[in-house]
Amino acid sequence: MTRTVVRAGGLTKRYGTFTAVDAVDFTLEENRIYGLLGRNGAGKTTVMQMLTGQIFPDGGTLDVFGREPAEHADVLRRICFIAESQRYPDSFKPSHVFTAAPWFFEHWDAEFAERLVHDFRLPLNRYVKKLSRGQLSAVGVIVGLASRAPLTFFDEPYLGLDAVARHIFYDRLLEDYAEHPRTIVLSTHLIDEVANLLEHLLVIDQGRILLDRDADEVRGSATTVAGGRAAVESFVADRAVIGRESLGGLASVTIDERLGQADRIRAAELGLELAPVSLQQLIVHMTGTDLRADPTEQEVAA
Ligand SMILES: Nc1ncnc2c1ncn2[C@@H]1O[C@H](COP(=O)(O)OP(=O)(O)OP(=O)(O)O)[C@@H](O)[C@H]1O
Repeated sequence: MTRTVVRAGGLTKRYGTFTAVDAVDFTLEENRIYGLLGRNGAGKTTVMQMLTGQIFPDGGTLDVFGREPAEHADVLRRICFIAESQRYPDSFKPSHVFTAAPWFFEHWDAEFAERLVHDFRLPLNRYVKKLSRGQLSAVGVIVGLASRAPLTFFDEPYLGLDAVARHIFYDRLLEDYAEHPRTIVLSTHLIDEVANLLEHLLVIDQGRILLDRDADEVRGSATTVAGGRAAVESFVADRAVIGRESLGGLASVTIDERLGQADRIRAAELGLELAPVSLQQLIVHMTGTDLRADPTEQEVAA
């Protein structure tokens, strides 16, 4: 039987008159990998900060391992949170971080950490303030993985990590998760890169949950129909349209539907092209515009 690790009901966070997280309801089950996705400012970090007891909610109920997380050491002991710009004391070197880690994480695997240091080519004895942006991110990624915390959060952990290093992260995460299942929440803008890793998706926009669904159900659930405008419009009539583009007599319309054989035959008869929609494209459609903070980021990274 799957156990619920986190239960949030009407969870709310306000900053003055601004509501950053607006009465959200969701659960996180044990031993699953969640993608917490959404545009800049959607409320992802705020949700994770409440779940990890760093800030107090202003409303709703929150239950993490059976109780409210804030100020409960027995709950916090089981959580690892790797922030986007994780900070360490200036006097620390990575070796100090990894020496201190087992004080906080009872499942810390020093051997695994050592292997990851080697994989990421991380200099152990350089002061953290002298590390490159990517090397600093590698420190956080190593702590997050080797902690083997039952509830691990990675909040955009890859800042500055090159494509090779990011793939090492994804590979090690999957390998280790297979042997040591736990609940992992990954917040990222590089959705297509992690799409195959994610088992469940939570999409948040303007403080509200837009989608809370199994990733397999979502994958391939939308289709783009392209071709002559009149034919496209006739094909998509009465279907749930989530995106529409047109140029002259041509149109490309995205529908929230997995098409069956009869639909495919009809599309072929109308001379239409059908293309599956990637997870990233789907979420871009759902949340309005491109999720990438920097449009050049993926091309540079690729
Ligand atoms: N301490 C604060 N005071 C006021 N507003 C805040 C504070 N912290 C966050 N916010 C606001 O709450 C909203 C949600 O912020 P949050 O950091 O959770 O977004 P996010 O989804 O993690 O974004 P990103 O992808 O850019 O990291 C934003 O509009 C942000 O400006």
